[in-house]
Amino acid sequence: MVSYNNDSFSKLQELVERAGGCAVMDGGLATQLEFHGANLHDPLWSALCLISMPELIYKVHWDYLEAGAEILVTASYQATIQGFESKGLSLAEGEALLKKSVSLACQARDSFWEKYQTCKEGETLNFVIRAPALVAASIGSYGAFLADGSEYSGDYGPSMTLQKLKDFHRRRLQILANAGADLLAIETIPSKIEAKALVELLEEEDVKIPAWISFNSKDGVNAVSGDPFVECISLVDKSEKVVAVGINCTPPRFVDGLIILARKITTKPILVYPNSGESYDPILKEWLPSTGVSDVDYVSYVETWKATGAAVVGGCCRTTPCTIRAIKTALNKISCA
Ligand SMILES: C[S+](C)CC[C@H](N)C(=O)O
Ligand SMILES: N[C@@H](CCS)C(=O)O
Ligand SMILES: [Zn+2]
Repeated sequence: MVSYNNDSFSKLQELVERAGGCAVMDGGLATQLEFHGANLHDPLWSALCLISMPELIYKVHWDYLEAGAEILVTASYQATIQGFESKGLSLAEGEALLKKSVSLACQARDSFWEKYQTCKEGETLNFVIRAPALVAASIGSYGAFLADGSEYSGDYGPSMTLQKLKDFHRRRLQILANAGADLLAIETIPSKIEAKALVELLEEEDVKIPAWISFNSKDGVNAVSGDPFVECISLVDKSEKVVAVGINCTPPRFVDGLIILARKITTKPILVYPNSGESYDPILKEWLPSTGVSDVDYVSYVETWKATGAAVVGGCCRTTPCTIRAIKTALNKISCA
């Protein structure tokens, strides 16, 4: 594995600087797994592939690297020890699968760097790679584990407490923080209470790699739970362990307003990786057609997102390597203009 001598926060900053102020991350991992034939109609959703088809996860990471992604998010979004246990796997097996999610992304990143580091622009890829991509270990919300779509409401019932959320998240966070990733991608977080649980855990567990925390919204003002977005950002901004904040799995039309709100609160880098704007049906485990935006429309937002203050742009659910390729091209055009 490639070893690095600078810390991950500098690596994120350097990545953004090298990219001219706005770097590119990957797109929907689960979406591309499905494109390659994976069936994710299961409570483990994309994490099922860690058990049944890990080589497909490697392939999807590779697809996104070829599309221009400079940050890869691992397949651990819905991978939890509790979820693996409900499939009959042991604690040790569950922990090994979490580590595997990171090693698959690291292996793809390292092989890609080895293959293309000396490649000139236009030779094979239409961009130059100046450094290996970063690997961000995904930590999805409690709602992702519930597999009922409640990451889009944050409604975990009246008996949910801060302590229960911390108990739920603790072990996976420990494992992923020590698995060789550059960053933790704490993503699709619906509420303040869940963000607070995770921020407290980062401190209590003395996590040594930096984290980003990313919220989702369905109205452009609040996180999906109804907690004001600015309060969510303000909460995570105070943590030194949180080196960037994000907006993800949110319809593109809300993103520029959310960047403006975040910018008023934080000087940390802002990542934006919206979904296609479609709605998810958690019973069918499918996306409802025809409410999303095309890649062309999605990319028309990129210039505004960069101008408004996004340091990293990518995609979440229902975005593909085509989306990421188009974002990369759009950002190159802006910096050459
Ligand atoms: C981000 S959602 C599309 C992930 C899948 C959801 N947690 C489910 O299991 O239905
Ligand atoms: N990171 C996950 C989705 C989060 S909503 C994925 O790309 O499949
Ligand atoms: Zn998503």
